[in-house]
Amino acid sequence: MPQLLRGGRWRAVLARACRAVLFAGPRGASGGPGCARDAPSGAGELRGELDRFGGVSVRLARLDAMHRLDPVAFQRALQAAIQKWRSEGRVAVWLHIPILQSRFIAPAASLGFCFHHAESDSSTLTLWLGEGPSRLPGYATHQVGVAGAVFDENTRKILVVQDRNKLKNMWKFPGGLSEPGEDIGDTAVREVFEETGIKSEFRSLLSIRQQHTHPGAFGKSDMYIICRLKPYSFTINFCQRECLRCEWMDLSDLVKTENTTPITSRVARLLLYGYREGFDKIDLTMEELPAVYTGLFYKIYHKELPDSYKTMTGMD
Ligand SMILES: NC(=O)C1=CN([C@@H]2O[C@H](COP(=O)(O)OP(=O)(O)OC[C@H]3O[C@@H](n4cnc5c(N)ncnc54)[C@H](O)[C@@H]3O)[C@@H](O)[C@H]2O)C=CC1
Ligand SMILES: [Mg+2]
Repeated sequence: MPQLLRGGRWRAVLARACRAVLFAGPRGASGGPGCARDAPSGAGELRGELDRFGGVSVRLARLDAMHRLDPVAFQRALQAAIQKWRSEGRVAVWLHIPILQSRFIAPAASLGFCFHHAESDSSTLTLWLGEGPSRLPGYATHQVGVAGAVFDENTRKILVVQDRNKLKNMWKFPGGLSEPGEDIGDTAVREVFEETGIKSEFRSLLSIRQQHTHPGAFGKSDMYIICRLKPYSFTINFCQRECLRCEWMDLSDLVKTENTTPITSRVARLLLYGYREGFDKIDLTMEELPAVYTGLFYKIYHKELPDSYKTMTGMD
């Protein structure tokens, strides 16, 4: 994140970096990606940084004056700053408040700010200043759960559990919630090991379920992804805290049983089809590719593409 610069120093930096964009008029901040991001903006104590969409970001943790301000003085300063940002044509304000400065949340809310999101140590509030309804993107909309369908092709057995703390005891695949920054396949392998003691490796992605207003996702949407895993250990040592039962079950028995969830039954049938006709019929395999803008890498999942198609240059 850019450092906040004060007084003449930031002017000098900006003049050097992107004079044409910043001083082109009130909406100059939208002139180019990254160009105006370092620019301070705001009145008095509440200096912020411009973003490439023409919004202002104020991080209270970086402002020395904050610990001297009481909520009433903060509200006055924020009101003055909003007036200035409006006159400059700013489209939005992002207010980042450390948890220990939460006394500033109510004054900001009384000026029209709403919660955008909260992390463990801070909250972020927004105020839309542009024309019409807010165009600010919302925060996270889904939680991601991942299960592992661990299938042993030699014995035709599949690993199933019954969860503790459920209203009905039904057979399902072991799995759980993905952690921040965790790859889907890694979640499946980790959760299978934590819940059953079975070691496995990722083979493919089999299905995605999307369900809205999910009670287990605090009313948000839920993505439940099932992966095909190959086991390389076979002795069950299941977690008593999370599971009631765990066993290797004949895949055809899982297909037939009524004591399972509809999604488990459907994926059991998919696995049986893949086992009989070839897993390439059901597998979405994973490959890592470079991201164009960030230089980072990502994982892409799709049906196998022949090498000749991966490298072809034109439509032959
Ligand atoms: N159709 C199916 O076969 C099922 C699919 N799912 C999907 O699996 C994913 C989540 O998997 P889970 O095994 O539930 O996650 P998980 O394996 O990460 O377990 C969640 C843990 O959090 C604990 N927990 C949850 N809420 C709690 C609370 N309010 N207070 C205290 N402890 C709490 C649970 O006891 C459990 O230990 C979701 O995507 C869900 O939709 C879950 C159950 C059945
Ligand atoms: Mg679980």
